[in-house]
Amino acid sequence: MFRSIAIILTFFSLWLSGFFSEPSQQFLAFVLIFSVGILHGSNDLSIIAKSGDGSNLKQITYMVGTYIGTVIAASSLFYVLPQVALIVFILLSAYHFGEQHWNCIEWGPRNKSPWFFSLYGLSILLLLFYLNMDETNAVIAALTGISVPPSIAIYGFIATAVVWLAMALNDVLKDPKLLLKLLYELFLVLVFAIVFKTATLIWAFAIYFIYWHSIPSMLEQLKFLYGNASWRAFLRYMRSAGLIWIISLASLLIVYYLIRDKDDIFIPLFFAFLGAITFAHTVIMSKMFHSQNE
Ligand SMILES: CC1=C(/C=C/C(C)=C/C=C/C(C)=C/C=O)C(C)(C)CCC1
Repeated sequence: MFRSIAIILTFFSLWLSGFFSEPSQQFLAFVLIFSVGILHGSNDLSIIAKSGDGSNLKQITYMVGTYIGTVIAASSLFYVLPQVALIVFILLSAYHFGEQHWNCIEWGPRNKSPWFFSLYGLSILLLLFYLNMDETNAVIAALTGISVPPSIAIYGFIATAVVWLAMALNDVLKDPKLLLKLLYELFLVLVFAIVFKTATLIWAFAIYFIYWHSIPSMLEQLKFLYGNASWRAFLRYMRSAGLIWIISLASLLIVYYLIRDKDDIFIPLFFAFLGAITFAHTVIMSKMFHSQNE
C-alpha cells in the first residue's frame, strides 16, 4: 500500500530539508507542488465526464462551462470578498483532504460522512497553521488584510480533533477491528505534527499535500478512470491531463516571472490560484467517490 511508502518519503524529505536553506526548501516544495500537486487536479474534466452522464457533446459542453464558470466565480470571490473566499477555501479543502484520506483506508461506516471528513481535514490544516503561525499569518494577511490569533488555531485544532476522534471511537465500539486502524491514524497525526513543526510552512505543506493527498488521489483516479493504477494507466492519464497541466504550469511560471522579485506576493497569489481551482475540484472528486462507493 502506498501509505508505507509515504511514511518513508515523508521522513526522507524531512531529513533532506536539513541540508537545504529556507529558499531552497521553498524551491523544492514548489517543484513538487507544480509537478505532482497540480497534475492531480488536471484530469478533473475526464473525471466529470466519467462520473456524470456526460455522454453527449451538449452535456460535456455544459460540464466544461460549469467548471470554467466555477473557477472564474471563485477567483472573483478572492478579489471581491477575500476573507469569505479564504474561509470557504479552507473549509472546502478540509472536506476534500478528509474525504480523500478516509476513503483510501476504507473506514466503512464513515465513508460518506461529510462532517467527519471536514473535521478531520480541518484539524490537520489547523495543526499546520498553529505550528507555523507567523508564516501562515504572513500569507493570510497578504490575501485578506487580517491575521489569525494562535489561540483560534490551537483551540480549533483541539476541538475538531476531539470531535472526529469521538466519532471514530464510536465506530470502533461497533466494530472493534477498526481499533488498529484508528491507532495508526493517531500515529499519522503525530508524524504530521513532527513534520509541520520541523519544516518551513511551504515545505511542510508540500510534504502533506504531495505524499498524503495528491499521490493517493491520483491512484484513486487511475482506478476510477482506467480500472487499475498501472504505469500504462498513468500514461493514459498523462495523455488526457497533459494539456491542462501544461497550461496551468505555464500560467504559474509566467506569473512567477512577472513578479519574481516579490516573493511575498507570489506565495499568496499562488494560494489564491489553488483556491480558485479547489472549489470545482472538491465537488468533482466527491462525485467520483460517491459513484465509486455506490
Ligand atoms: C497551507 C496554507 C494555506 C492553505 C492552503 C490550503 C487550504 C490548500 C488546499 C489545497 C487543495 C485542497 C488543493 C487541491 O487538491 C493558507 C490558508 C492559504 C495560508 C498559507 C498556508
